[in-house]
Amino acid sequence: MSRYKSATLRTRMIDIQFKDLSYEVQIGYRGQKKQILKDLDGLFKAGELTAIMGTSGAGKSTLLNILSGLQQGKLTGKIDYIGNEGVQNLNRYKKDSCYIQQTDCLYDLFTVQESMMIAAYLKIGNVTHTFRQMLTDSILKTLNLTKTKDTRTARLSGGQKKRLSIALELIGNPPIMFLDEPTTGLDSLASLQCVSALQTLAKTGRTIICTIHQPSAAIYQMFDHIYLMVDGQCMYADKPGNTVSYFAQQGFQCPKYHNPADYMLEVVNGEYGNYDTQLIAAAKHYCERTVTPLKQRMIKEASFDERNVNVLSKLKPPSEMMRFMVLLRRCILLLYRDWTLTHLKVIMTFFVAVLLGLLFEHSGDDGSKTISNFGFLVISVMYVIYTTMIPAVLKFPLELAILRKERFNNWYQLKTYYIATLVTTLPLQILFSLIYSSITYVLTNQPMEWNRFFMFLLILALTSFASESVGLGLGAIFNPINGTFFGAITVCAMLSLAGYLVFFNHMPVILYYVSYVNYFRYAFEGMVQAIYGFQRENLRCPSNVEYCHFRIPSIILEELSMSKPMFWIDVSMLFGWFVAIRILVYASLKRRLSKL
Ligand SMILES: Nc1ncnc2c1ncn2[C@@H]1O[C@H](COP(=O)(O)OP(=O)(O)OP(=O)(O)O)[C@@H](O)[C@H]1O
Repeated sequence: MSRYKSATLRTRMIDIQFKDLSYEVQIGYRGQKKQILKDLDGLFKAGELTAIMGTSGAGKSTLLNILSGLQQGKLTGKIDYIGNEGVQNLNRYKKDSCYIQQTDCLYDLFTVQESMMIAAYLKIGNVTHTFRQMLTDSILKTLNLTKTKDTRTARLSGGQKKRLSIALELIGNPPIMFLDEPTTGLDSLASLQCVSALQTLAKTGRTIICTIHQPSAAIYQMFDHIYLMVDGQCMYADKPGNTVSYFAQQGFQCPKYHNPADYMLEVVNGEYGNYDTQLIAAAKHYCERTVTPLKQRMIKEASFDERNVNVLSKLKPPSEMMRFMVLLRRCILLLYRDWTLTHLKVIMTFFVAVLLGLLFEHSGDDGSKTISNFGFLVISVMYVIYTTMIPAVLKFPLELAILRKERFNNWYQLKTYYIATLVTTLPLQILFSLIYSSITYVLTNQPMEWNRFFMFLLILALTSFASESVGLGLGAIFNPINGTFFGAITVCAMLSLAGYLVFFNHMPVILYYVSYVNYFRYAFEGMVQAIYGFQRENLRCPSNVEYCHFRIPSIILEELSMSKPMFWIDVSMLFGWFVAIRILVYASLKRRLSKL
């Protein structure tokens, strides 16, 4: 343990140097170009805690996003990532860094310890469970989170959540950490604790860069390097302790007892006149810092136990298969703990099934109630479609921020996450379909034949798979409000072309052919064929009814234009829809994640 504890205190050292860095964006399609970063020079050193400061809209986040590789586009200039092995390329270096967003993207239903262990299993492959526990304990201790180990993340304070976000990324021992406004939303004590934790981590050789708004005087002095920006240009780059004397040299005397950070921002905000051009020119020399060779800095720490560097440098990421197993467990645990997703839905499905069963009593075997039985089949299909599509629309928008963070920080590949969610949700859909089918099928007196029951169940389950896929697709493309709106419109449009409300033989020819691309059609047709197809015997006609027009199954099928035995084609079409939509969802999710 003690050996490991010291190991966490050391990492590889990488400097980031950029020269003449410019970045522009195009506003709208064929719109004007806007230059956001203008010929920036700078050097962010390993072992230092750097703060990028500036007025709102100065380009702080843009610079952070570009250096981290999160934002790409029309970029000119040079960015070098200089390690002991020499200058590295962006792809190699991206694996060595992590990005901590302003909002804390955590799963509310896990405790701190569980979140840490899941991250440890997703990031490290070649160590034992005990080693992972020691590692997470050591990180939690460094970030002063040991007391919150058994607390669910939803109940953590803002500062604790921020430190947990940092702790999760520390598991991979990244030499470079980017943080977007880590103190936003925190009170002064929590901000101080957060920056103090970052200071500790920087001392171990990491390059830590964060954007920050108006820090207090105490926090300002905790940084090793301040990089001040105004309108995409650098206006000051030096130690915080030199701020007052630097601005005094430029003719701006900071009043006594005034926070130098506030004074600096007042100057750049033009409160003492507009001297931007003069200050930017004067700062040019400071922004281009000289590189101290890393080896010289390493010698200062040579007394450190070199064996321990080896412990962490030998940590390897796990295989995608192992990550898949971890994600699968995480998805199952989330489903189990999310009361509304599973427990409530099981109870609701049970009650709805009993209600519909009682409402449509005997409609399955009574020739005088065949029209009611169509109603039962339509409601069954609609129930499954709505209860799977709408929750699915909300799934990705809610998880997108977490997914984006974990993907960008190399926790796993998108396909691994995608397959794990698919494998977890399908059995659940089968379970809901089974509960619904077994209750309603018996209560509505559908034909008591096992093969018909399984065909009924198969169609319902496939309909729920396809509907969930459509819902996920809408969620991957739109925000939750637009997604549910488009979901409702899609259901209405598909419902009118499904052959229930307007029979196929009553449809205009063009719309009849359009209905072939509608999976509701196959769901309804499959249900009707399962109940009335396959040479079913005539239905009974009660003695108190004079004439039952729809007691002969062949007449029913003919009236609905479903005489041809289409059941297995319906099954194949539903399955095809499910597969095709799933592939499209994957592609849209990938595209969405590639954008900021
Ligand atoms: N894709 C884009 N299209 C158009 N303008 C953009 C785009 N990205 C950034 N900008 C503009 O570039 C400027 C810098 O944005 P950035 O988010 O980097 O500023 P910031 O310093 O982080 O601001 P804040 O402190 O308010 O978050 C802003 O004026 C912003 O509107």
